[in-house]
Amino acid sequence: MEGESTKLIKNLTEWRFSQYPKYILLPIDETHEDVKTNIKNIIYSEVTPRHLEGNVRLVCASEDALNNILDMDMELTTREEFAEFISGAKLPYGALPVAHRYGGHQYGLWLGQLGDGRAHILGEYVNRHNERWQVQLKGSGLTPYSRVYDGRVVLRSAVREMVASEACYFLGIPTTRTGALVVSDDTVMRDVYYTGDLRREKAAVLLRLAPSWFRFGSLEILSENGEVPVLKQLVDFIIKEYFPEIQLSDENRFIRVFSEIAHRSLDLVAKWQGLGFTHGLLNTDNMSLLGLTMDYGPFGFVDSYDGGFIANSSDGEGRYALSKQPDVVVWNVGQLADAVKPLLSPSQQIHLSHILKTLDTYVKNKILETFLMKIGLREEKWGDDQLVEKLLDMMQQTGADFTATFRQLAELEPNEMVNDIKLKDKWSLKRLSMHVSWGCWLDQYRERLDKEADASSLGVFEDERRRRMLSVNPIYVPRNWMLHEAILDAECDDFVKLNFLLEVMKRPFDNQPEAEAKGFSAQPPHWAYALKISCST
Ligand SMILES: Nc1ncnc2c1ncn2[C@@H]1O[C@H](COP(=O)(O)OP(=O)(O)OP(=O)(O)O)[C@@H](O)[C@H]1O
Repeated sequence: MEGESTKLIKNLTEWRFSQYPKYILLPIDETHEDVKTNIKNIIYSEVTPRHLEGNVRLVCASEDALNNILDMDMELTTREEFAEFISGAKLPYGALPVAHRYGGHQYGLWLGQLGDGRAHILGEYVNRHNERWQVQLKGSGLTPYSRVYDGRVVLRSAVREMVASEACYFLGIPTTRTGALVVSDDTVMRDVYYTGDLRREKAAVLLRLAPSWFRFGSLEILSENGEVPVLKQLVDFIIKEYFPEIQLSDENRFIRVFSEIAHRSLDLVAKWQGLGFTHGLLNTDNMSLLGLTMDYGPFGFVDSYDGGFIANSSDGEGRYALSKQPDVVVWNVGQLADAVKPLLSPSQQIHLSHILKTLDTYVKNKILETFLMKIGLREEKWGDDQLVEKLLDMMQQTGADFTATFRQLAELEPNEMVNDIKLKDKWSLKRLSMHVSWGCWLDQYRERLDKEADASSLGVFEDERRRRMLSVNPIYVPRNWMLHEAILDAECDDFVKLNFLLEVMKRPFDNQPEAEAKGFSAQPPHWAYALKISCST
């Protein structure tokens, strides 16, 4: 352990991008600052971050991300200089800041060129585990892709992204990471709920980390504009750098990489469904080519289960509602397929359409697998889909809490699995048990578990089942009310609640007395149910 810590960076002059960023191999536009509305044949634009001016200070940092990804000793975060690096006022040695040009389908419509309008990739850091991470600032000022916007992120939304991305990581959801967050006294105007009610808010910057920030939209823009040679160059680059198991000499490599990205994206959405995570803005520019959760705008972890839960108040039609996410991801994957089509021969295009036809079934099975694990079943048997469906129906009809129901089910002792048990502190199951079909469902569930157990080792099976269920059903998720409270305080420069929330979310599956004392696993306060999720970022 001591050996590990001695390898950590103790001085920011040691924070170096040790090799020239590999993205230099792709077409880069070097004309810097001008707004670029519709340019062609480039992937990145060189542009320097425009740092925040007034009283920049650290809000919070992720020890795990800084230690394990950036090799940084946490002591560094106590230095004034640290905030200067995070705000973009100082750049690490070897940085080559760029903004990425991408496009995207938003709400089902092709929007054309978008691009990093408020983010700068600084470079690539190779850490002591020999992993390569792209280091990015978000909220670091105007870029050629800012369009009519201001290049900034407000503290409110930066807090949401920081907590959610770190929480998702510890919940086992593939995700981009956030290393640190700084705020300043600089302000920008925002329409928080898109109601026309403008508010002045503090500007912040996030230090974000991902092996790559490429999105579906990175390929779509090239394909839509007919920039096929650059498209081919980029897809080959992505294969070489991020999918080394696929050979560049393989003539089917484009199909293979598409299939891999498609399946990773569907595996990701299955994880979201299993944790009640609603992304809120599943546009193709927010779909990572590596299958990571990216862009935590108006996300939400559902409280009372409702498949129609919408985490985005500007999504009037519920396009991105919780239960619609799998279909939306399949639709987005369809857009990715269209983007790679110009690289395929006619017979490969037929192969592509065959793959597309399998995706609905694939994701349905993945989601079922996820929920079977949540109720402690290892292999699907006939009728299991109905067992899960019935449970979700009862949850929806009773308004039982998503996270707490599964956790409390995991905590049930075998002898408690009878209809008339006193559910005592299992508040969510208590609510569920008011459903007229609860007793019947519990009997079926008990029978199903008995079938799985080898009669001679029932005790061992039960212990193992509970252990498995406890490891996939968290006690804590960052609920909207917790974020709301942390944000209110953070806006007044009090970061205690925020840091506490980050700390709790490092161990979401473990009971933590301090979190219990704050009601983190109790029924959310009444006001939480009426709370809207803030939108504009
Ligand atoms: N305040 C802003 N200034 C400049 N560009 C912006 C601003 N807000 C959004 N954009 C741009 O609008 C597009 C859509 O915004 P969206 O909120 O999906 O992304 P984001 O949160 O800025 O970025 P990311 O997806 O990298 O997290 C992006 O291209 C984004 O850069």
